[in-house]
Amino acid sequence: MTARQAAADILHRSVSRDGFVADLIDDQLARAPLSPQDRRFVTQLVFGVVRRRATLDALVRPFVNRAPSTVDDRLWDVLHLGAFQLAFLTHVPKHAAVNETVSLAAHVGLPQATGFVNGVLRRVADLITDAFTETPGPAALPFDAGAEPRFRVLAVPMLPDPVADPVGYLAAGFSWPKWLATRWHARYGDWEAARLGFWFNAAPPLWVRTNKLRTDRESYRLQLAAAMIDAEPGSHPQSLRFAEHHPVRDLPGYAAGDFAVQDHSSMLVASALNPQPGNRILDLCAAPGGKTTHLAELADNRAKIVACDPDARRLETVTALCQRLGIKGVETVQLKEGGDPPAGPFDAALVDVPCSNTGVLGRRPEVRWRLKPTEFEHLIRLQTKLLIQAVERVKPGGVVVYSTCSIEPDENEGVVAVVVRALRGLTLEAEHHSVPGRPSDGGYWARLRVPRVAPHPRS
Ligand SMILES: C[S@@+](CC[C@H](N)C(=O)[O-])C[C@H]1O[C@@H](n2cnc3c(N)ncnc32)[C@H](O)[C@@H]1O
Repeated sequence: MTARQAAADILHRSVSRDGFVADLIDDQLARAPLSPQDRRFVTQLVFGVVRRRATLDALVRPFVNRAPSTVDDRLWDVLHLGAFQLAFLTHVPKHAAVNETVSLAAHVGLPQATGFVNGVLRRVADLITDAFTETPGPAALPFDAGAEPRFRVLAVPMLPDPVADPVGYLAAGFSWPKWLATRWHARYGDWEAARLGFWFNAAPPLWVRTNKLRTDRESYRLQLAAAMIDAEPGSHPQSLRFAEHHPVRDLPGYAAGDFAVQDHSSMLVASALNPQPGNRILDLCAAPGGKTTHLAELADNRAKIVACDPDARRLETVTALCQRLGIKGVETVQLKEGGDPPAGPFDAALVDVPCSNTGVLGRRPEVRWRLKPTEFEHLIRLQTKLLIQAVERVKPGGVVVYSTCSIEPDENEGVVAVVVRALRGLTLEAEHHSVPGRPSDGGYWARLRVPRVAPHPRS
């Protein structure tokens, strides 16, 4: 199997499956014997096509001279794969991008479409020039952020005019659904929205949290340096940011539990809770355990943590992660549909709620297409309920940290404000917004103090 064939198969499966694209890639790569270079290429192709789908459509569709509904889904995947290589991968020569992709028509079971794919991709190839500009425009394709934003010059305009139709340009150029482009353009304006667009279309950096129980950041960094791997410390004292991507399991110290993969913004959350040895802590939305294990590390492995989640399979990952990192004192509890979380009382609680994931669109490329604006109402209701449940289970004077990986105010400070208004004496002690790209994913946390007298609803 070639890298392009593997990518076409993963794209096909991603349409019919609910899981994360990253998991589908892992699954496929575990079955296909590909070289490390080809594995990187598969990942680049799949993530790129899913992220840039709307942009690729803008380049391809004008050259498809049949009703779009008559084109098989697998052929759209092939056309997107070809257009992605032509427009966004400067290391793939144009002739290879066209010829190798054309041969995928047979792989997806449609050899009769070879001529059609060839015809469309040749037209797309003619559009793509080798020139770049720093100015957006209808013939300027957002390419990468680099030191300065770069736009690839197209031979003819294919995108909406960013002056006359800024939302249309953001949606087509940065590949967002129209509703999200409308929402973010209104909130952030042209330039900040474009900055987010570049950030969410690039491969996010790999961050790890060094495991305080096993090593310290400097020793682990030296271990990496000895293996010729470059990583820089971030502002969180356990954080390291890798200069390049690496298969995580091949990194030094993986089996020994020297680190956990965790984005920098996520590391801030358990630290905001400041767990102490001897604390009994409720982790209400715990799986896959990134923050549970961090809480345990920060409490010197001497906290009792009740890690709850309704998802049994993801809870197994909590247990496995605890084992690898040498974490003790974590009890996992599967929450039943409609059932109550453990009663407590707890010294502290973490509520890392299910959310829209709009702060992590780069890492979760499928989210931008799956998320619908109608889902916010349900999410916010669930987030509010979970935060109240957590507060009710914490002792007077205890602390609750609420967090999301969303950048939508109504899922963040909006939920917190509603709960603070509803529960007498509950106070907001501190909050933090992680801005995407500065330096990592987007997200939010708030630390709330439960009053010394147990809170009661206001009315
Ligand atoms: C953002 S993830 C948690 C990530 C985790 N804290 C970490 O750091 O690895 C949200 C979790 O909430 C869980 N969840 C969904 N519905 C829930 C509910 N009603 N009560 C508690 N957890 C829920 C999901 O299964 C998911 O694992």
